Amino acid sequence: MHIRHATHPDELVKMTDEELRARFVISDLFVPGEVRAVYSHEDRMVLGGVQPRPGAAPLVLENYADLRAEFFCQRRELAVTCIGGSATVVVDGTAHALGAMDVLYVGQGSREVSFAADAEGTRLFLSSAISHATHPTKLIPATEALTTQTGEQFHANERTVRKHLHEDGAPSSQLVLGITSPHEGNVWNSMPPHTHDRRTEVYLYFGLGEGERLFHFMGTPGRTRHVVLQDGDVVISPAWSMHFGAGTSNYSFLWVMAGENQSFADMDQIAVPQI
Ligand SMILES: O=C(O)C(=O)C[C@H](O)C(=O)CO
Repeated sequence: MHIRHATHPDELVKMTDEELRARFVISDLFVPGEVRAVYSHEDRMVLGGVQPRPGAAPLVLENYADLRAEFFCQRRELAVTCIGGSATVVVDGTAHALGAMDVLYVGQGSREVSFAADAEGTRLFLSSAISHATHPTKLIPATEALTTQTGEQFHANERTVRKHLHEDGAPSSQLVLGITSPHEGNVWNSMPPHTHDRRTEVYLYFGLGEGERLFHFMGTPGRTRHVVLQDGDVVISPAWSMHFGAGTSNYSFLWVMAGENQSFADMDQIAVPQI
């Protein structure tokens, strides 16, 4: 498992583009027949990609040596999100069927987790945070996500926000997770930009066509940097960093947070002229 260290805001402006990507961007998470994972010291989140092959033996979630645990979820909770295709995820002998945009919350203490593809093009995203309490393993289908519309066409940021794991939904220790989809012809996400100093946030961009790119901005007001991302890329936003982006075509993104609280509304917005 690769390790990503935490970053002070002053470091951001001094980084080369390569250093910026090495610190914050995770590419190549989705490889056919593999489970790949990265450990971030930002709120100790583990982020992973699983691309099982239909008809092949299920892929098993490893107990990574870096965790120094008896099994992956010994001190962790896990969210498995299907971002394409369909899958069967087995947790301690119980099978859960996931379709596109469904999320399976796996509670701390779960010992065995495996992933099988039920269709071509199945991709599962893993996000995990430290948990000191056991909450029930639960499937949250896309149809049961708390869904709201936000933004406006005039600002090219009209979008649907689906919240799967949130303060008023199925309990989790830290994880807050959802999927946002800008409407066709709208490009900007997460406008107006914001920070939430109590939580790290990770975005996984998907549904971007080949040859399209996503310009993701980060940093503090007046000191921004950007990274150019493609389909399947993940970007880590430390608690101090703004996080917003624009695509060259339609896309969706999964957002997942962990940290001090689970209050989605606990954010400090930054007016566009202050960026
Ligand atoms: O487009 C949006 O707005 C979002 O989806 C915002 C994310 O949920 C987020 O960044 C929450 O902090």
